[in-house]
Amino acid sequence: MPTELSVNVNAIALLRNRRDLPWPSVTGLGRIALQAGAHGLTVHPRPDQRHIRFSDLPDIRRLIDSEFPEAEFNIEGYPSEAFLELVARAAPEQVTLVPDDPSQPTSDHGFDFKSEGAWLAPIVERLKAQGARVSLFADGDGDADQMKAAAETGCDRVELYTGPYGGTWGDPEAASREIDKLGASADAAIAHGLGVNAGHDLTVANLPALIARIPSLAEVSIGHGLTADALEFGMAETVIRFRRACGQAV
Ligand SMILES: CC(=O)[C@@H](O)[C@H](O)COP(=O)(O)O
Ligand SMILES: NCC(=O)COP(=O)(O)O
Repeated sequence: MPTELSVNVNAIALLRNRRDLPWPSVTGLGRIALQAGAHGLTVHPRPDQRHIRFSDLPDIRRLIDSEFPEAEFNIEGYPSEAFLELVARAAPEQVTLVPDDPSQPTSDHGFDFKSEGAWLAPIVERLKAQGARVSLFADGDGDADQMKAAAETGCDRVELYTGPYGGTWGDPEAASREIDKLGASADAAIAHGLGVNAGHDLTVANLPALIARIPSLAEVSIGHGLTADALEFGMAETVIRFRRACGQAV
């Protein structure tokens, strides 16, 4: 199975939020992304709603249910009680838990499963009981013990944090070192029965080498680089370019 693409619409919401106006439209561009063959849409609501607003979630749910019933809604975020209630209302196909502090500008690390696994396990169970696939944000630092501890939470997948890899652009040797670590983490996750997703600062340029090292990579969620390309090439053409970079026959 080729790697699936979930389009993160946070950056579109960020542009919209510059004005008290409804454009660019999160659901409008989400529709174009899904029409161009994206597998799903991702949002990462933060407590201050500076990107995605809580009111966007029912709109995206409705878009998928009414026009793209095969598509998946992936909601990412820190598992506060408020977040978990938001998720219960939006009924996403996948929930990705991320250890973000509200003051963080963006996500910059995965969970420490060895110390946090015990409190994550009942949350994973609660989300799975609602019918969601559960993925946990994880450092791709090659630490196999972390992947064992992640599997012990009962989650279905881990999402490897690819920010350090994305940050190596223009430095192929550094990129290759990051790929080695991400690959070792993915191998360990798979050995413990987990599916593997990846995300953060992925681009058309850096996806192919990642997927060559992790051919069973299930899904990538991409927002920042994809939105930058959409400004240049348009959303439909950009999704096609990213799908090709994922190894999909387009
Ligand atoms: C978990 C992850 O890497 C993404 O969800 C990223 O945090 C996007 O969120 P922002 O667009 O708010 O930076
Ligand atoms: N889970 C990662 C994500 O959704 C998008 O991250 P980015 O491409 O905006 O860095």
